[in-house]
Amino acid sequence: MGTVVEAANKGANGSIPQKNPTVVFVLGGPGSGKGTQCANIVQHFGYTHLSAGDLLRAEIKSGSENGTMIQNMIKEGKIVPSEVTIKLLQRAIEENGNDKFLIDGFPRNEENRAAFENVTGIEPAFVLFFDCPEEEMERRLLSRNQGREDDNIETIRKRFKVFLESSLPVINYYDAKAKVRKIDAARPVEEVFETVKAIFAPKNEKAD
Ligand SMILES: Nc1ncnc2c1ncn2[C@@H]1O[C@H](COP(=O)(O)OP(=O)(O)OP(=O)(O)O)[C@@H](O)[C@H]1O
Ligand SMILES: Nc1ccn([C@@H]2O[C@H](COP(=O)(O)O)[C@@H](O)[C@H]2O)c(=O)n1
Ligand SMILES: [Mg+2]
Repeated sequence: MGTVVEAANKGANGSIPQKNPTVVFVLGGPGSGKGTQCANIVQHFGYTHLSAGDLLRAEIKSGSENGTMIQNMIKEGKIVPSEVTIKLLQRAIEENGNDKFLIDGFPRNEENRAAFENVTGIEPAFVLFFDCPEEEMERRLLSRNQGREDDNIETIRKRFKVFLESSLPVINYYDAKAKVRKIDAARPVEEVFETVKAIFAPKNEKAD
């Protein structure tokens, strides 16, 4: 039997997280500007940015036994099984000294959402939702030029479909819990960030 505090800190599967970090999920369609805005939030508010997509791409490069499976899923715009992505996120959180994280591009479907909650016991403080029309996201992705294997029109269309069918329901789930902060992401980067700032500021801003 553990103490009351230990019991309160236990995840649903009985694991005891090393710490109880503040987590903000950052969601939105492919190319809505999640990574761009996360970089700004890191600078201004001291969060650590964890992109699920970046962690999966790093796993491919590392030569992991899951590398080929992950690469094939990403090329098809499909969602990698939760256990793989959650392990990567958990490791990144545990290895980091910070206590506040932006988790970008996760949870991408109901399976991601429920598994993360069960395994880590972490509930997001809130969810940023970058809302952007498909035509604008398509324009941005086709001119991103970062050499991503999924930034081609065929895969982009598949990613849009997955977003509508699997990711939007997760946003609706959190909306029903009043946790979604919806942002018009079709505007220029600086204007979008003004809205983002108003959500995090003033009490969290780093003193210069
Ligand atoms: N508000 C904006 N206006 C115009 N271009 C933008 C805006 N925000 C981001 N971009 C550009 O659009 C492209 C996609 O942005 P970003 O990589 O931040 O999107 P993302 O949501 O992380 O996409 P993905 O889901 O594919 O990882 C980048 O080239 C970025 O410079
Ligand atoms: N929770 C996630 C996040 C991402 N993926 C896969 O990675 C691709 C790229 O993700 P970005 O956020 O960097 O756009 C995505 O299309 C998925 O194939 C995932 O499986 N699960
Ligand atoms: Mg991104």
